[in-house]
Amino acid sequence: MTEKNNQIRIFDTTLRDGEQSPGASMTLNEKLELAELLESMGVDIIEAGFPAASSGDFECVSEVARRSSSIIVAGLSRAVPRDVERCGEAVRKAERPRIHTFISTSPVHMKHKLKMGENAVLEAVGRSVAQARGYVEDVEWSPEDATRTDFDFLCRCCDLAIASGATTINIPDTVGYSHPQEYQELFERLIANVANSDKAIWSTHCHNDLGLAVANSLAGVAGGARQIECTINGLGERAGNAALEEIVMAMRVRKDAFAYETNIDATKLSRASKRVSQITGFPVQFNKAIVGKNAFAHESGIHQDGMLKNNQTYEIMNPEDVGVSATSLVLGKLSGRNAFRDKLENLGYVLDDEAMNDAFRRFKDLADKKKDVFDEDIMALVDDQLSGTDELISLHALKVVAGTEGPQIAEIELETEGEIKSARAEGNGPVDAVFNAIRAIIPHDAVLELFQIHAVTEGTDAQATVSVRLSEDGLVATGKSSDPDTLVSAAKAYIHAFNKLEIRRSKSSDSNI
Ligand SMILES: CC(=O)SCCNC(=O)CCNC(=O)[C@H](O)C(C)(C)COP(=O)(O)OP(=O)(O)OC[C@H]1O[C@@H](n2cnc3c(N)ncnc32)[C@H](O)[C@@H]1OP(=O)(O)O
Ligand SMILES: CC(C)C(=O)C(=O)O
Repeated sequence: MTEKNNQIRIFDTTLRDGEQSPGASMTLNEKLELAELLESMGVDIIEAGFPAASSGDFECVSEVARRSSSIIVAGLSRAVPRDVERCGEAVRKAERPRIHTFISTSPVHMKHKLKMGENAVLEAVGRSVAQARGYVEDVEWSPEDATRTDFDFLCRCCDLAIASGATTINIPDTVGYSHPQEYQELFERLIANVANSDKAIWSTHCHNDLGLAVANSLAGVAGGARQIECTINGLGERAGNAALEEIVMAMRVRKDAFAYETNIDATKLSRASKRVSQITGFPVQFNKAIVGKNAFAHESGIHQDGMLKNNQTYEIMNPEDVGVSATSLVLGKLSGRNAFRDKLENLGYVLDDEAMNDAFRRFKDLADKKKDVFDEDIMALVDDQLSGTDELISLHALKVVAGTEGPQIAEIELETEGEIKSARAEGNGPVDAVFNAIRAIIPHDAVLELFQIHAVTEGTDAQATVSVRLSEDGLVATGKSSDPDTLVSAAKAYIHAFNKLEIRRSKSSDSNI
């Protein structure tokens, strides 16, 4: 049954090997939800658990089996009669049940773990596979630690498994030790040397201890395998398993190199990744291929400029193909004018060249201070700029001493009519000190009627938008400013309100003449 065609069966083991990641255990309902998602995504076989491990795992495999329709539902079992029996009981409610049984074949595992010799292992292989065939037609057999197994012994085990009724032979790289060329050759040699090798589907199962799991899986396919065992997000024991999403997209994007087909609906990959991450509590690394937060994000100016001109400059697949809504051009200190202008246009701002340059300069200053610049930050920055008056007075420098030991002190420098004036003042709190210092430079009788702060976005480095209302002799003016430093924002908002008040005062005295 070594398939000549190019169809690859995707065997997802997120619920079994994925759950073996320390701390990744899932409840019955979570597993049922994921099983449904995986089936709707086009996974061919789902390994739902290890029924002999606990009554919870047994119930889970049985329930996934009971609810399944076209997907093959597998359970894993040791070459132990009671395990195989429990597995048979658990999967039998599936339309298409499979028992996956395994035993180690490498010298180190046989000697130290199983404490069994070759003959005893061979006997267990024949017995467990035959027992499994008594329950179901579809039996998969795995020689655990196959890639560190003596080749001739491995062939004898595979011969016997097929002769005993195994329909799939899986060759696990249990400790992620193999490399692509070696793994490919292992399949080629097994398929050439195992008796009746064409009666079984050959399968890969790769771990990622050297970061080679996906590359090895693809190499295994090149060597003749037609089933790949993998998990969403590469979840799994230790460094994990081969990541399903990477395998599927490698085959799709590089058809020239990997001319194989899967039944996977790739547009569901992003959703599956998010759900697995939420359920297990295992975050997906930002730069993870296909499903990482940054997989379709571009921050540097040259890349953003290229993306705006043609997305093929820096993307080899469309984000929509894997269910991500759109490429994101993340604005930060490395962004350029073209991306900034594009962002402003998307946010509904049309600025002339001068205003645009001014906004860009202010954006760069902000990006130097703030790690993530969100749309709200840019809107606050531009609104601040557009609402600005021709500043009579502007903030030149500010230093504040705050903390438990009062009084709080502010040292401020204001620029007024081209001249820098400075003052130092104490206050009942840092904001009070800042406002006192401003009043020391520009004495006035305006009353502070309102002082309000809110964070523009989340996070401790969020910009603070401060609103200040001043009133004097029946005239009222409100000033607003945003800055990652709350006290700088407060000073600017106060000065903004004061400037507006001055303009109003001069206008009202003009009208009185
Ligand atoms: C590479 C993999 O991913 S393998 C799958 C790993 N998954 C799991 O282990 C599932 C969760 N496991 C469990 O719940 C338990 O380990 C059980 C129920 C399977 C067994 O529990 P226990 O009977 O308490 O045994 P324990 O876990 O301590 O030791 C494992 C025993 O199984 C034996 N064993 C391991 N693999 C196999 C196998 N494939 N076939 C037969 N025996 C095996 C070991 O040699 C050891 O035998 P010993 O008790 O005679 O020394
Ligand atoms: C049981 C087998 C398939 C396994 O998980 C491994 O060897 O990693």
